[in-house]
Amino acid sequence: MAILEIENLSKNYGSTQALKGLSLTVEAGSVYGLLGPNGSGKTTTLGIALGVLQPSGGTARWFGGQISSASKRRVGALLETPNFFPYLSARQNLQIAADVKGADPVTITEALEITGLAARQHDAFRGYSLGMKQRLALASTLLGRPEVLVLDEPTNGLDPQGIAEVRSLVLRLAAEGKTIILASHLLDEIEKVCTHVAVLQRGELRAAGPVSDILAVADRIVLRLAPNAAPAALLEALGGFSWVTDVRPEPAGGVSAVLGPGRQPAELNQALFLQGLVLNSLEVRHRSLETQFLELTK
Ligand SMILES: Nc1ncnc2c1ncn2[C@@H]1O[C@H](COP(=O)(O)OP(=O)(O)OP(=O)(O)O)[C@@H](O)[C@H]1O
Repeated sequence: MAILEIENLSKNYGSTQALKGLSLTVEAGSVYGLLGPNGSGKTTTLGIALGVLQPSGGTARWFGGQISSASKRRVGALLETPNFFPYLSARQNLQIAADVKGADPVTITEALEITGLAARQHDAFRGYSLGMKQRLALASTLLGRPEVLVLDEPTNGLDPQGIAEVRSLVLRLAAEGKTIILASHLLDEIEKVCTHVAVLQRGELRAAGPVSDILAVADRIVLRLAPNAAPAALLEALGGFSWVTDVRPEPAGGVSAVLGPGRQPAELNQALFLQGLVLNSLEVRHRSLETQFLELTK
């Protein structure tokens, strides 16, 4: 079932085209990442989807219908850090938020439990760590038990401990069956928590699909023969293996290639040895996700 369908969305701020015909679909049960550098249009997309911003063109449909007060109740959102009262406790702050939203007060206890704040619920907000503060912000999005959570850069400004807390909370919420839409400029974050990703650049979609497809990492194997051996024989042998692709000479000498799915460097080493080619070195060069991302957005 489609939770959110964005079709041909555009947004202009004066002469700035923040979105240029963006389309994407978020399916139920996914953790959908919007990945893109600063200014690529992530916040604008989420703002329009949440009905906070008006699009210049295109549509955003929730649960197969227009944005309505009923659809809004099914979506919990964290676009910017909420203002909590420093001298009030977590529970008191959530009580105020629940009143404003008209959310069932029993969901306050649930939100405190799942965010791991139950034990500290009566402590004043001002004494909380950064990670706890952000978990409380997430708890406030859970009031009223929404099916979907929309989170804009949920780990921004946190220390490593806080980042880890928030990421594991997102995973826990996803495991409970919530659909989560999360914007981030961090590839590593998307890779750690998302099932699907849309890569945005300057308001346009560069790629979209399951994280495992879009951010799949193919390692490159760099092979070097003994200094007196002829590289041509190595190139020829590699060209003969159907499971070895993208063979190319390396600038610093030797040859590199990519192995097919499930193939191991040891198999390549053995196959070459059987053809009388003895390697001086075999190095696995991990293609970083960062490189992959840069290639997608270059
Ligand atoms: N209120 C505004 N007025 C003018 N330009 C804006 C406004 N909001 C956003 N923009 C511009 O629209 C573009 C997209 O911004 P947006 O905030 O959606 O990107 P983003 O990917 O969320 O980036 P960031 O992570 O920096 O928030 C940028 O060029 C930005 O400068």
